[in-house]
Amino acid sequence: CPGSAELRAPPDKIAIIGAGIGGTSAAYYLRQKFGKDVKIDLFERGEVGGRLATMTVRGQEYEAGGSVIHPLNLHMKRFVKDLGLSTVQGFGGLMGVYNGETLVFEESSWFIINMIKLIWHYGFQSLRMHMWVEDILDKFMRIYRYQSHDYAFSSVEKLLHSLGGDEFLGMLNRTLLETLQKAGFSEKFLNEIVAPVMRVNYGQSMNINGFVGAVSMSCADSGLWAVEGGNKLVCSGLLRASKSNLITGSVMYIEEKTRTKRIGNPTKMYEVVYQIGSETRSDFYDIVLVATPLNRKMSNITFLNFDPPIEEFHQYYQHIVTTLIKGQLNSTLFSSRALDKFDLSTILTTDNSDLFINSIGIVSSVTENDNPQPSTERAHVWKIFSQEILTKEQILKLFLSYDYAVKQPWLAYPRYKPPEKCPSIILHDRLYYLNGIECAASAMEMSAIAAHNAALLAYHRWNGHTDMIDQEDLYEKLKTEL
Ligand SMILES: Cc1cc2nc3c(=O)[nH]c(=O)nc-3n(C[C@H](O)[C@H](O)[C@H](O)COP(=O)(O)OP(=O)(O)OC[C@H]3O[C@@H](n4cnc5c(N)ncnc54)[C@H](O)[C@@H]3O)c2cc1C
Ligand SMILES: CC(C)=CCC/C(C)=C/CC/C(C)=C/CSC[C@H](N)C(=O)O
Repeated sequence: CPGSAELRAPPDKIAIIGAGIGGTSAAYYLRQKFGKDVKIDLFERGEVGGRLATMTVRGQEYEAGGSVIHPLNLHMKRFVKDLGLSTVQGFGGLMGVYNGETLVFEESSWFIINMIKLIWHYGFQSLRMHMWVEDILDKFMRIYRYQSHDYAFSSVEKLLHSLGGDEFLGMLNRTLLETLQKAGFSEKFLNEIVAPVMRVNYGQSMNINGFVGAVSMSCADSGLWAVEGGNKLVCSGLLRASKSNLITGSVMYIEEKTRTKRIGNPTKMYEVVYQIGSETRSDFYDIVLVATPLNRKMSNITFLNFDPPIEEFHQYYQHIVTTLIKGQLNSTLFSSRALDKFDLSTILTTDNSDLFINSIGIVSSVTENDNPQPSTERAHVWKIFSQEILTKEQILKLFLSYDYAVKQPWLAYPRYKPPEKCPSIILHDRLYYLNGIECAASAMEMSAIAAHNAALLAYHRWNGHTDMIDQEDLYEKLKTEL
């Protein structure tokens, strides 16, 4: 029976750096695996939630970072259920695509008319795209089976290979454009539908890798949802449920040192040095999980005196600005119709360097469970994604009038540039890195998957259960299990 070998005494203390969805779900899974006696410290220098954050404007909260969750994101679904949270749905509304001059595509509220329009413009390409994404999602879903049987992977590449074999690894190494051209998608469909979806989701072109491209295209599926009150509630809920200790401080260094515990021989431990205000403190841990992107701009953590030294991480993250504007849209910028005849609630844009926005769409507050519809009577709250902070002139081009404009800049997700070489998960003997998974695709569920994997990996390596790590042909092996 794999993984049922004798257990070593659990570690005394585990540190997790970063209390976003990655760090808090790692705390949750580590608690499940190592039990109640392990002390888990969770370091966070900003807000619990990280890139899951809301902006409060005039007493209403809106998602400013990670906002939508796919119906097949089973970890997120499970967290919401276990934590007793509620969900909101309705990211519907009509979508149009603007190329800087005109709307090249507009959805219709009638299903049948929409189908006819899609076929008229693009033949059966949109149906083929749906099937392409479904096939990838089907394989991707295998991870839940593997993780429920406690299997872990020592690298992102091995994890992806176990799901989709060489096809998934190939997608990491080729651009989405190459992948879809090879699959026979037309230039028109790619430019008018696929590129705009990449721009709204990842602020990048079709030169991102094929895997993140597929994840991004899955956002076109129906049934997207969010957490009522804000997605960040999952993070605070997991923190509480895992009974971890939150340390509000900024980690500066991690160093391996030999320590003699109260009983037993000298053992190797990790010293985590952190700053709270102007005070520097440190503590020792048996296991450390890093749950934040490792680069100077985002976390600035130094690894001291490791032999061999820990590699330097240089992944660039894409700068994106979220702007919330309450106002009356200047619909004539996009079409000849005045606002009372303009029924689009999301406008995506094609890859055109003259455009100063990636997308603009009506948003509801995190407590509203409705489908936003434009109306002339009251101004809506619009969420705009752009590469740069919008100037007043640009805002006045987009809006006839507005009440307020508030912005939140992000280093949002990796700047994808295939072929992708994903960072290691095992940085050192008992030191693990979660955010390397973002090189494949950045999404809440990806961080939760990386967290579950790292918790299982740390547990099996602690107990010497090598048979639970990097097993090949898992799909075939588990097929026969009930
Ligand atoms: C604008 C935007 C829109 C997005 N939309 C979606 C979406 O709709 N759906 C979706 O699934 N995903 C979306 N994403 C992606 C998703 O938000 C991220 O993939 C996910 O939240 C990453 O979580 P994480 O825990 O891995 O990292 P983070 O959330 O970045 O957490 C890392 C944490 O570590 C902390 N930290 C960093 N350095 C230190 C240090 N030295 N000491 C202590 N603490 C430190 C940070 O403060 C941070 O809180 C979006 C992201 C952005 C920015
Ligand atoms: C991991 C899998 C299989 C699916 C996740 C799909 C998903 C929800 C990806 C998120 C992509 C992303 C970074 C979107 C950012 S913008 C989201 C939204 N359009 C908004 O307006 O905020």
